Amino acid sequence: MTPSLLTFQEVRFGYNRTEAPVFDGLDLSLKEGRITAILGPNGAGKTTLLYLVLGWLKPWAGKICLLDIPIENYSRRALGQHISLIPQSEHTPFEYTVLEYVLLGRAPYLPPLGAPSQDDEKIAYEALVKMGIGDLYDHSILTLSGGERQMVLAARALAQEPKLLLLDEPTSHLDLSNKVRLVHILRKLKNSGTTILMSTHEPELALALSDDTILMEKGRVLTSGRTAEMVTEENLSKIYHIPVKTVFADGKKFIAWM
Ligand SMILES: Nc1ncnc2c1ncn2[C@@H]1O[C@H](COP(=O)(O)OP(=O)(O)OP(=O)(O)O)[C@@H](O)[C@H]1O
Repeated sequence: MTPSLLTFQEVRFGYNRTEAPVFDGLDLSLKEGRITAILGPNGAGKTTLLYLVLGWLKPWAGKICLLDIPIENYSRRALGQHISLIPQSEHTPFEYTVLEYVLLGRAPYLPPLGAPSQDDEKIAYEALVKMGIGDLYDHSILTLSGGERQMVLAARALAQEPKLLLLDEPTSHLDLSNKVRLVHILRKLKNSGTTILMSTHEPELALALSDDTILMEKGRVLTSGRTAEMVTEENLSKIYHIPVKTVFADGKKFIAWM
């Protein structure tokens, strides 16, 4: 049996103690070396879940373990060597060059107050090339388009060389060719052993990429399992409260919603 890389046990979390929690006893288990998609409507708790994994938010109760060790037992640096995030977007107050920004992904590997080595620079530059934006390396991060910025955020996460890669709506700013590029890169990463957890509003992306899918609504897991069995007309219609159809072409399943 594939071991679990990440587990949530009875996790309770909310932003405000005077209001109902977002999660009230959430259980999850993420298999090592697989790609898992989280699908769910706006406000379902997808981003909150990712922030809990990163240790940016602390559960009120319950346990989140990485490799069977509670994540609060990891130092920031150790957690940074295990987990990285491609966020939807990020506020960047300083005028970093693209390469400097991607080099931030190497921070968990640097000695205290140490500068990046030539190897770190090579890894960062290669991550940019992998994302197809090597030519932007000396541009200011502040001058990039939304999609270019999202590719830089992806490059930074790749430079971090994580065991677990988290993605929060990774394709929200990407054109079709960059979407396909990202899908290819994620498949390669999976084949080299990286475990991937991504939140997405695109059931098509889950179908194209993920082995497993978790369907969430209002902080609860409605159902989870193999993507082909989860991304169905019935389940999608249930979570999005609209009629959704699936159609088959070239032996593949596609989503139709009008
Ligand atoms: N900083 C915050 N303070 C208070 N409540 C918050 C905060 N962030 C999120 N929430 C609430 O927590 C719930 C889950 O939000 P979350 O952002 O995790 O959902 P999501 O599934 O990622 O949504 P979306 O698809 O719209 O990005 C929502 O009800 C939201 O209003």
